[in-house]
Amino acid sequence: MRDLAPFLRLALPRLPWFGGGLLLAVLTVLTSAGLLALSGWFITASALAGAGLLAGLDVYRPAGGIRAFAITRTVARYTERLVNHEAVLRHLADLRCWIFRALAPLDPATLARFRSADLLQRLVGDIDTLDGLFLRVITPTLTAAVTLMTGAVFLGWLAPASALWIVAWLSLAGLLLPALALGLGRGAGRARTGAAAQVREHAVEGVQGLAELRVFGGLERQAQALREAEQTRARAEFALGRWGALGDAAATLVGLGAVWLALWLGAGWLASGEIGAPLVVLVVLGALGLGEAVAMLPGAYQRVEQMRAAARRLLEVAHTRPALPEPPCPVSPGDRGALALQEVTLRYRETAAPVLDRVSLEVNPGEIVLVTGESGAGKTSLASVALRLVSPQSGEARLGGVPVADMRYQDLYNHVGVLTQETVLFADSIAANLRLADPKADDARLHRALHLAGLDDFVATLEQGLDTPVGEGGALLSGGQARRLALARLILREPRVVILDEPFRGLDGATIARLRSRLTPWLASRATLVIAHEAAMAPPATRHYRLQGGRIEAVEIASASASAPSTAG
Ligand SMILES: Nc1ncnc2c1ncn2[C@@H]1O[C@H](COP(=O)(O)OP(=O)(O)OP(=O)(O)O)[C@@H](O)[C@H]1O
Repeated sequence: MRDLAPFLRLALPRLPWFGGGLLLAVLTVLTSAGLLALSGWFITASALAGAGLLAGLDVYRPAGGIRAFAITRTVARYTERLVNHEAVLRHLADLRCWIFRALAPLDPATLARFRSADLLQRLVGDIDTLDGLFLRVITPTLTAAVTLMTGAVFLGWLAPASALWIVAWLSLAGLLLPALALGLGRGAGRARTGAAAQVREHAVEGVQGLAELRVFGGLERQAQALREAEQTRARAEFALGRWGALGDAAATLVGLGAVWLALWLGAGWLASGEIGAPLVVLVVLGALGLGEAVAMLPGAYQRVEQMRAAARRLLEVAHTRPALPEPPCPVSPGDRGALALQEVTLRYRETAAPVLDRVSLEVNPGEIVLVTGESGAGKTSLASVALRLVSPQSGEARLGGVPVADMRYQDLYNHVGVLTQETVLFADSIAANLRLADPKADDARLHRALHLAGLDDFVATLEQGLDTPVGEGGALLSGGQARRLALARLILREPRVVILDEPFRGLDGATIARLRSRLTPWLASRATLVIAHEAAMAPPATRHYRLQGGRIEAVEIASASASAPSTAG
């Protein structure tokens, strides 16, 4: 249970809800058993009174008791469902926030260790598996314990000899059945969790890469992998179902065993005249009722191994630490917006040649510094050092004179706006995607940002304007439009320092020319670092460097920036 302990701790804030649910569950089982036992007693006593074998039967109090048990049981059952569902839903929300908080600080390189479909499975499937920990394991176990103890006290008061035997029998079963279920469900539970993760991975990756799989003829192989994972999951599910049925059968036998035991003991008391027939029936039916508490246990423990496997997968994420953790004593960026790299040397592998070799660079407010280079020259790596996404072996990046290594990511990103090569848009409207940068921005500001990003004309043609949905990841936009929407979002944030990685990639000459003329005045008051393959694909630079073989060298500005696209916007 060590794997599950952290999840029990996470449930502590919801203890009042789970506690309430537990009390109601106990009340439900006890009133159920009470209703059964008292009804049996009453029917037997009435029959005996009718036959003249029992004198002076008070019919009002037992009838009232039966009504009270019946009503309480119904109300308790209903409210128990409400309270326990509320508890589980709140706990689920807590778990999702907890795992999300664990993921949020992870840098892209650390996150890349997990496949996205696998992460999705952990966030959704594994957490769903764990939602049953309290409802299906802890609550039934405690309910069984409390119910048996209460039953022992009550039967002990009525018929001390019966209490010992019946409760001992049920308690023994209450210990043995869960142990049996735990053992039998072990292999299948583990396999079920692993196979469920594989099914989701193959399914998600298959859908994401459908076009490529079709073109390269990999569809059948992917479908086969999905089929195999699904079969493994189905086999595990079948095994769990089989063991579950066996556990239920064993629990039913245990309940019947308790009844036979009570009957056998009762026959002895009846023969010796120790207690009368109505009480014997009460004890027998009470034993049957108490058996309900034990009957829940095999099903509960059979899924424990599945929960443990899910817990291990979630803990693996929770224990993952970012390669570059937040600094213990964070410092705010200095007021001056300058971004500087000082003698930065970066190697991704110890033995490999450095991607950046003693690179120094300064970007001051009002400057647009362009860094060009061939594909793989290290341009993005240079931006990654500035953004504290990788840690150089020597040298450092500074923002406003403060090393970025001493800053919290949030502080860094409050000052630096980045347009990365990947365009991240959410399946929401154009306005909602823009307001990520500034939730309070009015429509006029959104339109201004769209204008600067050269997207206003396009939005003007849309029937729904700013409310137009962009689709998942911006799928309803062209690549260039999606990129300019991301640029507009960056503009809306009004950062002091701007890093643009291939800002004009995928745009035609006319659009680039229009963007250059609109963006340049906006960039004039900021410190801007632009990364591009060539100067023509960037705003006009005030300084230009070229990265080659890890070294950076200045390029004559006139010859570089002059190569702007000739088409006017
Ligand atoms: N996380 C990483 N782990 C290992 N090697 C990496 C990593 N990121 C980049 N590299 C390597 O570092 C080198 C520089 O990559 P980088 O992405 O910085 O180049 P780039 O100039 O931006 O290329 P492009 O113009 O194609 O985007 C490449 O050889 C790449 O394989």
